[in-house]
Amino acid sequence: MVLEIMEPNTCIRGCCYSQTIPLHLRPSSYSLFSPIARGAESVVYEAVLDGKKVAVKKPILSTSEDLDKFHKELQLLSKLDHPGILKLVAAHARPPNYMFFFEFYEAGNLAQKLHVEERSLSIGQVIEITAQLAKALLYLHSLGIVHRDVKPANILLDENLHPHLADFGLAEYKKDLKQVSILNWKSSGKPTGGFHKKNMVGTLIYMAPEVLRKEIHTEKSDVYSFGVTVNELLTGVVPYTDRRAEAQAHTVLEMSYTEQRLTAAVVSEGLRPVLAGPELGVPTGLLSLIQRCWDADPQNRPSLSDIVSELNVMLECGETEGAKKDTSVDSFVSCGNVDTTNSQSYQEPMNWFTCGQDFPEKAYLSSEDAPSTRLSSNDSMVYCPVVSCGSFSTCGRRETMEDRHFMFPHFSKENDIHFFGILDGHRGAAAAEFSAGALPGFLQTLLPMSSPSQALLEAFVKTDIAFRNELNSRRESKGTIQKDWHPGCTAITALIVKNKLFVANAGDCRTIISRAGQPNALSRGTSGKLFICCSDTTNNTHEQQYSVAS
Ligand SMILES: Nc1ncnc2c1ncn2[C@@H]1O[C@H](COP(=O)(O)OP(=O)(O)OP(=O)(O)O)[C@@H](O)[C@H]1O
Ligand SMILES: [Mn+2]
Repeated sequence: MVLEIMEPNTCIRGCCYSQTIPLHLRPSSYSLFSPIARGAESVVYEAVLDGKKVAVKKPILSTSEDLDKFHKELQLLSKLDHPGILKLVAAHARPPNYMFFFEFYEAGNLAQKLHVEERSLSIGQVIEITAQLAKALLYLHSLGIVHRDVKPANILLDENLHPHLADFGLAEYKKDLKQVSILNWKSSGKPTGGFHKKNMVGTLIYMAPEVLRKEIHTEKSDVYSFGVTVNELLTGVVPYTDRRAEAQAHTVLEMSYTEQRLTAAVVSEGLRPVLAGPELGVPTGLLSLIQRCWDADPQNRPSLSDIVSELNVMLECGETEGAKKDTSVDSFVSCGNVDTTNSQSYQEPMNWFTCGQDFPEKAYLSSEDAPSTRLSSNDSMVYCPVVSCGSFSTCGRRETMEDRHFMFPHFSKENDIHFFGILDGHRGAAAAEFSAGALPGFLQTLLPMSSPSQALLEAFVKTDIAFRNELNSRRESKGTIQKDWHPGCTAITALIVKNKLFVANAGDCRTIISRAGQPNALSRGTSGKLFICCSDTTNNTHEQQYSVAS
């Protein structure tokens, strides 16, 4: 693509200049389409520039500091030219529009691949990606630039699975870092290195102890984040969500007190993510490299040139056997054609919802044949509420939505039965999605045979067992799931049968009913217990608690 350069090719201020990349564009040369990502500080759009598909990053500019930041990022980006770094093809640096135009990387970012599409990488793929990423970082460091936000979400993949390091929003010249750090502390009272980003959780877990201690970032802090990232690529597990002892890190990571606790543990107790296990077949050299990268003492961490040499040796020794095949376009981008016999390649993304829906049918009757429920039988004197329902969901500060819900007014085609549920996914959406598919089906088959509370109890237990079985059989036979991946969810449901409301929950969630504007807790959050409560229109409530066999 040869883009027309309009002289003088500078930004509005004259501080950014390039000989090869246009810094202002005619409005007719580009069109922006739908947003592909909304960050705290920018929106990224799919777009077309001179007939070619590109990604446009439009920073949210609300203060003059944001504008300064745009110019700084543009100066930096227009100097970078490396195959492992996201390529800037143009910019528009004049009012009213400030935008970066990047080459479009079809396969999205690595965090999406691992945690949204829930695909696993082969060891060969990880080493290949890691080696290219290391070269990109070595290039940056040799220019005196520290990236300061290395993490899977900032690594974009093209259709050949080649990584391109992105997001230079925090990058700085090493020589300026001291000053930047002082200024940031003065202006915000907050340390540098991602703390000021609104979605700081995503970044916090990649931060080196010295950065958490508010010391100055160095190249070795990038090495630390690189180590955490490589381990995540191998395990497929978000750092620290795998530590069971970290009491439900999923939930608590979103609360500031645990950010502090995690910070303290990383800094003073040497807490690190769980290292990829040798059972995954990871070469010991790579495991040792990761551990040296995340050493508490920056001086003990290898430099990027050492890392590149070590990875080159691994590549030459054929540690990536089979990787060439794995990195074909088919095995990754066009999911429909994945060879699922090769457990090491990217797998077809799983549809846990339909998988869950299949279960009750396999185990019981088909839903079509389900007999009508006993409870719907006549009692025309009973008051039956008219139910209206709606839902709203937002994923908050997480990068992806892990929660699911379902709404079945007139459940099973019965006028006076309604069933609703919310599932809060942990370590991915798989369990929540599966349960949203399975739970209503199980309940439908159980309701005609037992009381509503008994049916709810059994539907919960059966869903739990079905998910475990499915996970285990996929682990064992199809090899599509990593051994140390333990997805889960909490669940809360409300079943209305005529004039009675039955609520059930498992895990740390509970139902609250509003009666004449007054909140009344119906169920209690419990762990390892299933809590069922029945409440009728006379204000009577009856509670039952069951231990679940896990
Ligand atoms: N060139 C590109 N091709 C394809 N997708 C892209 C491209 N650039 C960005 N994206 C998508 O947009 C997301 C956000 O981009 P980037 O990290 O640069 O923005 P950001 O505003 O810094 O986001 P955040 O604050 O969430 O880190 C990326 O993770 C990726 O999914
Ligand atoms: Mn980013």
